[in-house]
Amino acid sequence: MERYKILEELGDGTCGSVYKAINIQTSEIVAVKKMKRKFYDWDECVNLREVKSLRRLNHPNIIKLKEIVREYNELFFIFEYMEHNLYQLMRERQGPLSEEEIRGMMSQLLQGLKYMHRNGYFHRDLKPENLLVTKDILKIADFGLARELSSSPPYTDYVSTRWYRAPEVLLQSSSYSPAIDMWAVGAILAELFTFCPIFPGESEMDQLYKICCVLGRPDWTIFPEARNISRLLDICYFEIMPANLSDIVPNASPEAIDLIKQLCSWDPTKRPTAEQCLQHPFFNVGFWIPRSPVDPLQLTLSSIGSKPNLELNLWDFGSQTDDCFLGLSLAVTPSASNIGMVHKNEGQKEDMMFCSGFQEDSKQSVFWSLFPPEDGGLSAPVESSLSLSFGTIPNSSSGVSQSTGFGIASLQSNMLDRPLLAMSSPFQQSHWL
Ligand SMILES: Nc1ncnc2c1ncn2[C@@H]1O[C@H](COP(=O)(O)OP(=O)(O)OP(=O)(O)O)[C@@H](O)[C@H]1O
Repeated sequence: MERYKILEELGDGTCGSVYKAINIQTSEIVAVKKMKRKFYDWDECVNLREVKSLRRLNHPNIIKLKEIVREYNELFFIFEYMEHNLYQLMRERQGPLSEEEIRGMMSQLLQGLKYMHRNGYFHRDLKPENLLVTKDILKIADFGLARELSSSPPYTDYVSTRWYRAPEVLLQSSSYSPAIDMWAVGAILAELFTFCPIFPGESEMDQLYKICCVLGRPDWTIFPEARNISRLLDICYFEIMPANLSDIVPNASPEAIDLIKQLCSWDPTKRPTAEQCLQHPFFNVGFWIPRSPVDPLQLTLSSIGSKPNLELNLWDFGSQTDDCFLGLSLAVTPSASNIGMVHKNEGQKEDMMFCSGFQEDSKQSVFWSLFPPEDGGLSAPVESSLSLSFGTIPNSSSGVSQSTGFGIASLQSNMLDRPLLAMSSPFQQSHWL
């Protein structure tokens, strides 16, 4: 790691701290993610979800993992550097984004997702903080929760940010699909117009309530395998007057409203795929004049809300090493990434080498270059390091659970002044936390 000079901290997430750094040899600016847990051998490193998925995904709208370094049992991911995340961008903007700008970002997000889903992965934690932006380029980041589609359900080890969590996940459906990413895309699309999260739930139960307030009562039969269907049955629907989406997102065109409606469908099978979204009329409309432009001042003043808590339930833990780590790190090191913020390709050959001799030597510096030197990777040999390189990957296309388990909630105490939609929930938070 002596080849990199740390310049500043960019974020402190659940799994690692991210720093802006410069490669002293090439002067390239990179983002270094230092993992919080120790790694005592390479097997552990290469089995990480983030490594497994990012190694196989090479797309202009997916963040590039350039290199992996293990030094003194610490693991560093070297990523291409991006200037902002989408949350910061919304926070720092003086006025609303134009529909043209939103279209540009959404189209890139959908192209990245289309490629990811086609290649057999789903992200599972899409949120504005995980979408990185430099100028008008958007890339999907943070593959710590990514899953292979071929992996078999039940997917019970899921910890994601509540506001963007699909109903089938809130209801603990034993199996779910890439449609959970499409739900998050719908929620992010709405937020890009208003700079307010559309479903700002304060607990899992409140999250379902807030969804009902916008979408109305669901058809229970959509979730035959849901373990927590009682959460829906407990809601007093006569108190709910489903909202008109164009009142909630007043500055969106009818095409945008229609796309949000389709993406945020209760029924996962009714949500369009990323590929289908890109064919939606929203991406074919020209200039749109908002019906009632959003007043940025009003947005900023509307309210101060807390960031969604990462909730951790016993059922969130899986049997894999990294799952257990994720849980433990959440418990002892709550994410503080936003403190201070206001608001296979099949059959592909991989030339991976495992060097057992190095596994026990915690002092060795081992790096693993994922891209050839001409692609910004390493160009010079590094002393006392072992380089593990892969062949280039061609771009193939451009509350508590209802169980008796413990619920650890409110791990994040950081406050954002991210404006919230004013919807009151009849549920006492304390009842559910
Ligand atoms: N390549 C990058 N370029 C610039 N900033 C980045 C990059 N990668 C991550 N960041 C910043 O660091 C933050 C945390 O990164 P990341 O989400 O990968 O960490 P994490 O530990 O998995 O976080 P989380 O708690 O969200 O799961 C991001 O929200 C972003 O602001």
